[in-house]
Amino acid sequence: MIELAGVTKRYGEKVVVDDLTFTVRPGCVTGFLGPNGAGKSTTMRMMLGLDRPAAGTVLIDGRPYAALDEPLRHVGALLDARAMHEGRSAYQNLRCLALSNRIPLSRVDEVLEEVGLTSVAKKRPKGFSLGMGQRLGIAAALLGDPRIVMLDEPVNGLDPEGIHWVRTLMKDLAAQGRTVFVSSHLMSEMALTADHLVVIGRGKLLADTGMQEFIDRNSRSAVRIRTPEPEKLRDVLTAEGITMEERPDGVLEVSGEPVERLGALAFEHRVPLHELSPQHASLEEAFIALTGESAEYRTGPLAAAGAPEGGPPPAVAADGARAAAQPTGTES
Ligand SMILES: Nc1ncnc2c1ncn2[C@@H]1O[C@H](COP(=O)(O)OP(=O)(O)OP(=O)(O)O)[C@@H](O)[C@H]1O
Repeated sequence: MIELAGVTKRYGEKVVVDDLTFTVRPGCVTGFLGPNGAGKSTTMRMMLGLDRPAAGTVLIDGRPYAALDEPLRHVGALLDARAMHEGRSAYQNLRCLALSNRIPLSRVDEVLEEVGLTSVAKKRPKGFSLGMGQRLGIAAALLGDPRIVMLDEPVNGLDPEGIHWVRTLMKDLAAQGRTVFVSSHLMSEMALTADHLVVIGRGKLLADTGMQEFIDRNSRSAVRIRTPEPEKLRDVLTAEGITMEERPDGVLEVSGEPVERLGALAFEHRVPLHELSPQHASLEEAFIALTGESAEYRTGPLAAAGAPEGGPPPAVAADGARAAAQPTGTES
């Protein structure tokens, strides 16, 4: 378990992590999200004792990182895959880590095998591709068989097989009861991997909540309806006080009404339907809605005008402005 209480970090005048309080629990994958410059890496560095908070505390299984004996046995982390010794082979890099943490050397071969680098174990990481470097960094994180695994952008540079492998690895580690804390900008990947989300913007906590709850809270739900008798259906729905949008292709879109009610009304009034489908918002859509206000580095109007994966931007932006005002969700 990782516990942060009131953690704050300043660089000069700038507050880059602002009074963060949250707990990362074992047994699930917790995704750590935030726009560029939100303070994710700084937070992870403070968790690992690499940066000192100006205020607040970070506890790893109840103790500060600095107080852990043989810390790699408690927490394994991938922060910067390039942080390997360039003059040593992959094997030697891991061997040094193992020796300094009294980890049996047999683990070096095991983790090299696990990440698929056995055949290049004698090569120096200098010649590695981005993805191979990531794999070596993950091997280092797993070396001490830690109860807590912390990965900053682990799928960066990995090929599809590698991405699938990391996803499966994180889920397996969580299923074994370990604490898995992972940051990524790849929303589709995060949606497939994480059970719980911690979202920050400009160093502040914006959400600490389950994945589905996060999406539900930060996006609008809509139902798409196609009928050969749109006017009749429009009259039926209007009489019930239900508003809808009509798309140029004749599709009706209704927000905020359960699909069951809409289906029942169509049935009751004998309106034939060719389609009645709930539209599920994506994590990306919900993320942009929540963090839009707090993104430090924003794109220009052209990119900002496009809604991800088909959702209309105005409604999402309105929800986001409301949601961004206060953290959503509670710790489970
Ligand atoms: N050593 C440092 N000195 C001064 N400012 C720093 C330092 N490290 C980070 N910062 C600043 O702190 C803020 C948070 O940076 P951080 O790298 O933690 O963000 P992040 O959420 O990990 O961003 P990204 O998603 O782009 O990796 C940024 O404004 C960054 O410029």
